[in-house]
Amino acid sequence: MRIVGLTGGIASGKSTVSNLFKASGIPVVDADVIARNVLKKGSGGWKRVVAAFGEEILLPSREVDRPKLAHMVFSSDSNRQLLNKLMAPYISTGIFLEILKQWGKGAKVIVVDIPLLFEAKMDKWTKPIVVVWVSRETQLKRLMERDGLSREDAGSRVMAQMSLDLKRCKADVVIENNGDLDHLDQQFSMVLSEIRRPLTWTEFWRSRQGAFSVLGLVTSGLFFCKRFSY
Ligand SMILES: CC(C)(COP(=O)(O)OP(=O)(O)OC[C@H]1O[C@@H](n2cnc3c(N)ncnc32)[C@H](O)[C@@H]1O)[C@@H](O)C(=O)NCCC(=O)NCCS
Ligand SMILES: Nc1ncnc2c1ncn2[C@@H]1O[C@H](COP(=O)(O)OP(=O)(O)OP(=O)(O)O)[C@@H](O)[C@H]1O
Repeated sequence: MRIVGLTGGIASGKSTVSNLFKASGIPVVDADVIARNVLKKGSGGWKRVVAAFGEEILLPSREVDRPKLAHMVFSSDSNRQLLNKLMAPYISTGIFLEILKQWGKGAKVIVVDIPLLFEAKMDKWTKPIVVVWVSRETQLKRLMERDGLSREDAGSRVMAQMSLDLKRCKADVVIENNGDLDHLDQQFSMVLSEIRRPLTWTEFWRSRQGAFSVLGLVTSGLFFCKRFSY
């Protein structure tokens, strides 16, 4: 199985690119969705986070007040590191289970959309790595527009992540998303043909079909050994 890593910065356009992959029939595992489930009321992750940050992060419904928690973690490095430490094991387990589910369905190529792929050192599990890059100005503008944030709040969210220029250097494929959606579509078509090239042998053995082929070969090998040993 080919596990493509999709990353970038906040509001650089990862979800927009993810949607293009989904529309092309490629399954996407979304770390933000998994992280949201980790904070669902009553879950193990929710309990740990509430124990660490206190009940003041809860709404009257006892769901996490996400804007409030966002303010606490994006304005303080130590709060953010604490939240990351508490949630990381749940998020990585969730990602692993989703990949396993796709493996079970026989998917040959999947995309994992992980905003903190490099920061969380998960890049070693994915190949190729696609980075969606935008200039700092475009990133701030789109983030302020999408989330209704002030320039200061948008800036602190951007600063909480590894710089997009550094991520770009670590990428196998870069999608430049400063232009309009047509420009994004054109680049996406090229990325799609790269992603859909035939699997390497290593990727094939990692797929469900590959694992069953190994199982078949081992079983028939054992059968013949047994038969001709008399
Ligand atoms: C702080 C929270 C509650 C804010 O929720 P909110 O709904 O405002 O944002 P959302 O979850 O949609 O995230 C938006 C983007 O913020 C960025 N971001 C989220 N968490 C972090 C973090 N810990 N460090 C840096 N950037 C982050 C990512 O680019 C993400 O795509 C939430 O982001 C969260 O639970 N973060 C910790 C979990 C995490 O690390 N998520 C990233 C998945 S790898
Ligand atoms: N090429 C583009 N032209 C215009 N707007 C765009 C383009 N690409 C993305 N956008 C817009 O920019 C905003 C951020 O994009 P998107 O939500 O895909 O980013 P993201 O990287 O997934 O963000 P996050 O890290 O917060 O999940 C959205 O409002 C989206 O509609």
